[in-house]
Amino acid sequence: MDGSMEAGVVFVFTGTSGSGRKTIAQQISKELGITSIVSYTTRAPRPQETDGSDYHFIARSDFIEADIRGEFFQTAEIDGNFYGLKREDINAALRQHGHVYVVVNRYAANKFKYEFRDRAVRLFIYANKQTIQERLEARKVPGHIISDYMNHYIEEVSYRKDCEHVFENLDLQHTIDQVKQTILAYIPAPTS
Ligand SMILES: Nc1nc2c(ncn2[C@@H]2O[C@H](COP(=O)(O)OP(=O)(O)O)[C@@H](O)[C@H]2O)c(=O)[nH]1
Ligand SMILES: Nc1ncnc2c1ncn2[C@@H]1O[C@H](COP(=O)(O)OP(=O)(O)O)[C@@H](O)[C@H]1O
Repeated sequence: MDGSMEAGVVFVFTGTSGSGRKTIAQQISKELGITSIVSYTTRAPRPQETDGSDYHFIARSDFIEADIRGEFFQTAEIDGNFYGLKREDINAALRQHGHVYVVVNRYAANKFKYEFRDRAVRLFIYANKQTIQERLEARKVPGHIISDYMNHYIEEVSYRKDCEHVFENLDLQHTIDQVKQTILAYIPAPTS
């Protein structure tokens, strides 16, 4: 993919699963008018998740066929499920909306950095392992999802040293304010 063809910035939210990446990204993007690029996945939708908004939920065979056709910018297999963002979705979103964001793990984050260079900004969000576990338990997140997140914690947290910006998400509003200030340094504030 030729990232230089489009002019916008890709804000890459990455970090430890369950740390609040999606919550923070959604809130800020609403305020600043930044569009998300939605990943495709073969994992089953969870309660509260919406097709086309949280993910494009597709069959394994469809994912593999799209991959063979070369449609994916990057793919990853996580806990037996495939995840990927489509090249054309990225290009179209940059063309139509300027700045965009994604919420992905370190493999896709690396790929964005490699392809987009200065126009990919990695925002690493984390919280300590016990805090994540307690928050998710308090929200009645199913135990198998919490276990999956905990199992990935060590490998995920080590990626923070590679990212442009790192935030520990203690107080949610405080983190949102900090991330927002960081993003605004890359883009002018919306006028409307
Ligand atoms: N490499 C890569 N990672 C992705 C993509 N889409 C989502 N992810 C990340 O892969 C992990 C998937 O784990 P899952 O439990 O399904 O995450 P959740 O949807 O954030 O609860 C999360 O860290 C996602 O942010 C993608 O297209 N590529
Ligand atoms: N600072 C915080 N304090 C308490 N709960 C939080 C905080 N940040 C996020 N959460 C909650 O933690 C859960 C996981 O957040 P989410 O954005 O889905 O994480 P991620 O996208 O990193 O997996 C959500 O229920 C969210 O409301």
